[in-house]
Amino acid sequence: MTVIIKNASVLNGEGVLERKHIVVQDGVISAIKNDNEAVDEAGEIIEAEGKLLIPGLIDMHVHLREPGFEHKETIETGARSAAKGGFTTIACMPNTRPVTDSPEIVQFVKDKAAEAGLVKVLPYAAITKNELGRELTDFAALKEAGAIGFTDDGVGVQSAQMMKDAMKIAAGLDMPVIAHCEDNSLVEGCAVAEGTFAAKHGLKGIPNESEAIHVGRDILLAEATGVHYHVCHVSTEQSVRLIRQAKEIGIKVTAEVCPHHLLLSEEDIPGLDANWKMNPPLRSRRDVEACIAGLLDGTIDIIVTDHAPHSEEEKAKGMQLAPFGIVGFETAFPLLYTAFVAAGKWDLSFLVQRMTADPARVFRLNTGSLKVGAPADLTLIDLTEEKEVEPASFASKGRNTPFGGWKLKGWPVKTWVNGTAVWTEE
Ligand SMILES: NC(=O)N[C@@H](CC(=O)O)C(=O)O
Ligand SMILES: [Zn+2]
Ligand SMILES: [Zn+2]
Repeated sequence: MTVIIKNASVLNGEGVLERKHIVVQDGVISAIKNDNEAVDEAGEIIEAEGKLLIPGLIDMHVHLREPGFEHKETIETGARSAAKGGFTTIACMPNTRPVTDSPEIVQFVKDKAAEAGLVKVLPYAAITKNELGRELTDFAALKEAGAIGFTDDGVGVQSAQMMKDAMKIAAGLDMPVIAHCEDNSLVEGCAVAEGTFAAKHGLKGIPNESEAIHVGRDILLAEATGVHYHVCHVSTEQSVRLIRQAKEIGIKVTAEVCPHHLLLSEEDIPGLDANWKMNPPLRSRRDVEACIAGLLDGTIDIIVTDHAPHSEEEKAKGMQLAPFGIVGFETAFPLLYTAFVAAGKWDLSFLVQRMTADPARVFRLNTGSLKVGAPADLTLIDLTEEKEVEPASFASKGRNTPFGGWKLKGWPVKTWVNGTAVWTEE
């Protein structure tokens, strides 16, 4: 099976766009030719004139909800939403029901992903049984079953001793620990961050320290244990500062940030609408600027969506009672392209790297680059047509986004995984 993608715009090593023909054979990139070179191979021709071709996007933090919460999303609907958003590899969080805390559930996730046959789905397993923070899971057995790292995402591991024990075992297995950083004692009953919105509506606010206290604690534990420690959804200036300092002295810490924490602050929340409720919450403008600076200087390594679908009924419960989380797959690239690249603030290659090569480097994946011999995980993007975000037409079951109606450019039009098209925009 041969696919030839002709006249695509491809970023070269210097971040400059060049016209290339990409030949894909048996799921692998077999040749990258200059536009004046002849393509002798026979196969399916895709005319990509004027479109950007990049390595498939990688999202290392997503919630697919299956098993247990299929009314919010299934592995199949989540994988389709990812493909539509230009993602070819996604790593799913274990806060399902049952929690992914046994080899059987890891296997279940892998089987469902294979059945869907869309994007590559990499399962994380829980640090503690049922994510209750009381008893560690069997890391060796979970690794053996195919888990790629350990995390209790959705909640913070409250006990420092438990986290240290987890890190020691993970380090011995050469596996990363991925942390949702949140001190429960500081956030009880809170739905939004401390700030002008909380004050205006008489709400108790989530303080920045609730995140940064765990970041600081865990950096010290990572130093003591030598584990690869990865910080989830960084959202505060203090967390960025702590991670920057830790990296400077050689501690093995990496970090991620979500598009909404780069684009929105608590001042932007229009009213008591739970589509603006997520964890961590939207913080101050100062925090947003610190996250952007952290991403630019490499303190924050990668961009993730934290795709967190919930049903409309659940989100209709209002700001105080609705669950935390927003969907992310189908808006991530166009949002960041429009707000940062088209606006002239970031190079296109910088955005693409933070969503492809950098996650591949941090998590040692064999994808994320456009080179001969690499798996043909590819995304074709239309950089010119402007379209509105329409939650009603998402492939995800989730419609919970604060970005509905935003006019964006940079929409993915076709996605291939191992050379097979898994999404084509009609
Ligand atoms: N981010 C969220 O607001 N929600 C996530 C949990 C999490 O990522 O902590 C979810 O599972 O819904
Ligand atoms: Zn989390
Ligand atoms: Zn999450």
